[in-house]
Amino acid sequence: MAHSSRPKQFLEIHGRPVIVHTLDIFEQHPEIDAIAVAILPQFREHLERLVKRYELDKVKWIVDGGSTGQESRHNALKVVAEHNDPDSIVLIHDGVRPLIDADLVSRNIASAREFGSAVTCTKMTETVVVEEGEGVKEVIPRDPLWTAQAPQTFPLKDVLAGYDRAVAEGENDSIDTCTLMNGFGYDVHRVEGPRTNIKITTASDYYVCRTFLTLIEDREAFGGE
Ligand SMILES: C[C@](O)(CO)[C@H](O)COP(=O)(O)O
Repeated sequence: MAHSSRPKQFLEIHGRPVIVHTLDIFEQHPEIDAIAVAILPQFREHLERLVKRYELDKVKWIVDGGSTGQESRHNALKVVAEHNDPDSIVLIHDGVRPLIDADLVSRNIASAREFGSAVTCTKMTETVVVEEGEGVKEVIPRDPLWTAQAPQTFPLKDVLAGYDRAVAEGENDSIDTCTLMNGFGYDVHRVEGPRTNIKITTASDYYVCRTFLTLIEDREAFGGE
């Protein structure tokens, strides 16, 4: 795992790749009509096989990822915009966050309808420090701090305009949609997400995700008890 050459979204948990766990939450959600996935071209065929095998019928578009996350999201948004009403609500998620749940999807959509946006956040529970060499230059007051995760949700026309504007202004590597839209002064509304909505970045994230998925699947097997 520590030196895995497989992209993390294809690691398996309970016999299913992480990305399938993630996509299945959207597939099963009654308010989701269609899904676009951005993926590096060398993994396209593999993903196509998974989509077929796991009957992820809402996956309508598989688009080429770009050289940055911003480019990948932009490529997907452009394809989505070719086929959907500009007022549609778009949730932008990470393939490596398989512990998303239906409630979080619903609350993102409701917030985007009511406030024009939704960024999933959790309250910071650790002290954040700014480095200086091997020391600490500054301690950031923790009280107003949150971390932003995904989904990050906007009306299609607004978020596409934001990504187009970023490119026009020479920005190609904005870390996420929250950063990009906030940078343009767009009002970004927080939706508090569960702490379990982990992004699989490190080996320990993978083990924690696997443990949570075991708990969830065991509970489902016992009818939710
Ligand atoms: C959106 C995000 O999950 C916020 O933490 C993150 O920016 C995803 O992008 P990354 O490439 O994994 O940093």
